[in-house]
Amino acid sequence: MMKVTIQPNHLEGEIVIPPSKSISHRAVIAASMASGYSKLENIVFSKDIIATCDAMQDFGINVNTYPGRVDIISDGHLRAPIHPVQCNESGSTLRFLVPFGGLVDKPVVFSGKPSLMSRPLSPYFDIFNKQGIRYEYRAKMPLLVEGELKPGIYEVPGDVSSQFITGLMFALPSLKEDSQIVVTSPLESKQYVDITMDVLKTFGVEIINHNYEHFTIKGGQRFTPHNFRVEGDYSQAAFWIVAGLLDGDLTLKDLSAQSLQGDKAILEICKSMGGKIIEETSQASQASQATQTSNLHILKSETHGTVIDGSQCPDIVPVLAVLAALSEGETKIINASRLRIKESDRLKAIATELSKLGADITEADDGLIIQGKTSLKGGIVDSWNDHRIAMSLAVASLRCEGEVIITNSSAIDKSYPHFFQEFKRVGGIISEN
Ligand SMILES: O=C(O)C1=C[C@@H](OP(=O)(O)O)[C@@H](O)[C@H](O)C1
Ligand SMILES: C=C(OP(=O)(O)O)C(=O)O
Repeated sequence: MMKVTIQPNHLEGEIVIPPSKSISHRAVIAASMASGYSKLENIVFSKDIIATCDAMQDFGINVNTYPGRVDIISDGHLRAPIHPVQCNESGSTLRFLVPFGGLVDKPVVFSGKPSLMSRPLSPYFDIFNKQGIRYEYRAKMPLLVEGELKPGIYEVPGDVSSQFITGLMFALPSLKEDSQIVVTSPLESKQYVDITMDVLKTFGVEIINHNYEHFTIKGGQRFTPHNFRVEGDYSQAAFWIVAGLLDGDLTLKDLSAQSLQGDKAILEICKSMGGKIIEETSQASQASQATQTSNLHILKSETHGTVIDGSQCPDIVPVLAVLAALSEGETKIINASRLRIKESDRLKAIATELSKLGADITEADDGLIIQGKTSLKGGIVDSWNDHRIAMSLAVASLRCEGEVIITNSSAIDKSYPHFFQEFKRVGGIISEN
């Protein structure tokens, strides 16, 4: 596992934001379900996206990868994989594909790194128990699913992960009769469900949303192939936005101004903290649809503390904690308990590592309390093998007095393999060893 050493410095220049990982997973899966040829453009082959491409290949779909592009040729039918579907560390891959185990005629085994196979799956097990679907599972071990998914009412809690709802939304439209997903507690990460429905619509599948309390899914729907360009990722843009506010002058390109991504909230949160973000919107024709793209100019700013609700945008919380640690006054991050069930316990990880750098940050049950400082000391920190912790710590280094060494920094490969290259290109002083 690699480590990086970063010397504090000012960042300046242009960054083309990588494509949304969430939308890329969905586009690969939807195109795989469609009979015909789909061309997906603007794809970065992070480990998570590779896991989804390989998994669909295991389900018998012809997934051809080229630099920056995926071509999918499918007859719209899944076949039972002959060996375990390797989901690596990708929660999305595992949770989006488990219901497909109930669409094929043989048992399917899903495997992954122990850290993935210990993330919650119980909402699926409750469904399998009701539907008489056999499963075998022990924490950290592969999961076996055998049985037929039947149309009906699917009850799912709203506060474990929205990824269960997305997974069901991919599988249920192919069943013969109609189904309903009933959300049994207020839904968190709502906008991830919006982007699922949006991608499904693009690929010809309609789902009706009744106020995020239940969803109606007509059976017998067919996915239609589509050529699709993936828009920029606001969860990844968040690192550069905070970097720019701490010590930069950055221009970020390829973000959609009308994006449905929940992590677009980064803009309003940072502006409410006093961040100088200038949005320049222009019309662009992307593949078949005309969209508005934003260029964002991010300028070094004096920011102040606030209250941040993490329930709808969990992935940007770690980097917002970095901004808060370097903003005047107190910040409270609330409703963020699900950060504890991601690649690491992200509340504990970011609190522990930022404290090592000299931040004043304490963990609460469902959030963080942070007293801001003007600078941090620097030191040796660890990524907890979590990409968002590694990138957040790299951003924190910009306002440290001494160097920052991040161990297990190759965790970034999960979502943003060229993050450190980009960091260096805009002026970061990094050595890798
Ligand atoms: O559907 C998605 O693409 C995702 C949903 C979110 O998970 P939860 O719904 O578990 O919060 C998010 O944290 C994850 O990185 C990606
Ligand atoms: C939690 C994440 O992804 P996943 O759930 O797909 O592993 C993430 O990218 O931060």
